[in-house]
Amino acid sequence: MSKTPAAAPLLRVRDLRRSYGDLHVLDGLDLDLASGEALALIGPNGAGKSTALRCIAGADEPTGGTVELDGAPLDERLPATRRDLAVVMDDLDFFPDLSVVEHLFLLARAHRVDDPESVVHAVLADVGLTDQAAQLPGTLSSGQRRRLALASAFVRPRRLLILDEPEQRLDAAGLAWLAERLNAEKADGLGILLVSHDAELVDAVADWILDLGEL
Ligand SMILES: Nc1ncnc2c1ncn2[C@@H]1O[C@H](COP(=O)(O)OP(=O)(O)OP(=O)(O)O)[C@@H](O)[C@H]1O
Repeated sequence: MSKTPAAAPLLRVRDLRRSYGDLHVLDGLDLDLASGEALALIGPNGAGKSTALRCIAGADEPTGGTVELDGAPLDERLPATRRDLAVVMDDLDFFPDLSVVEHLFLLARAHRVDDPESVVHAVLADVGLTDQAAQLPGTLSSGQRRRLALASAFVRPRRLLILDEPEQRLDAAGLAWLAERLNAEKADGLGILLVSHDAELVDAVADWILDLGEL
């Protein structure tokens, strides 16, 4: 279970294990991801892709193994981890009484972004939500909520982007935009760990592919 790029890794995962009772979902996963690269985890339903992302992102407790970000344990309680790691998972949780633009300002300010005004408006335009800026999350379409979740990652500082099926509910134009945006993130030096069932997105973005169905 391994893949190893030449450059020093931004993210290093060793012998990651996660069991639910007798079900061994992850049985010793190793991976390295360098800055400026994208690694896609693929595989059939139930292969353990989301479990791997949750364990790596600190949203689930692995049964064993280590996860390091820049050589230090990845731990959301540490300011360095929270500064560097942006995660977009399956569950889209928003404050029901904060508008789209208010969500993004909240995140940008909490992460002490320089010039939040221009960053937030640039991201709003990039994800195609400028016209929905004043709407509450409950009034957005499902694809627009997905765009808001992605905007929430793009509005904050980040060196590692972890994305679980970011293509969900995006239309054709949204999918093309997502591939372009993720490649731009790589060009900016980000590492991207991606779970996706969209072969075109994986082809367009991933430098490395790890098939959990084959492990
Ligand atoms: N909290 C849990 N309790 C028990 N079993 C779980 C739990 N979370 C996940 N599983 C099981 O672990 C296995 C892997 O689930 P996971 O969500 O990681 O798969 P996946 O590869 O992301 O699948 P999909 O392509 O359907 O999203 C499944 O068999 C699932 O039922």
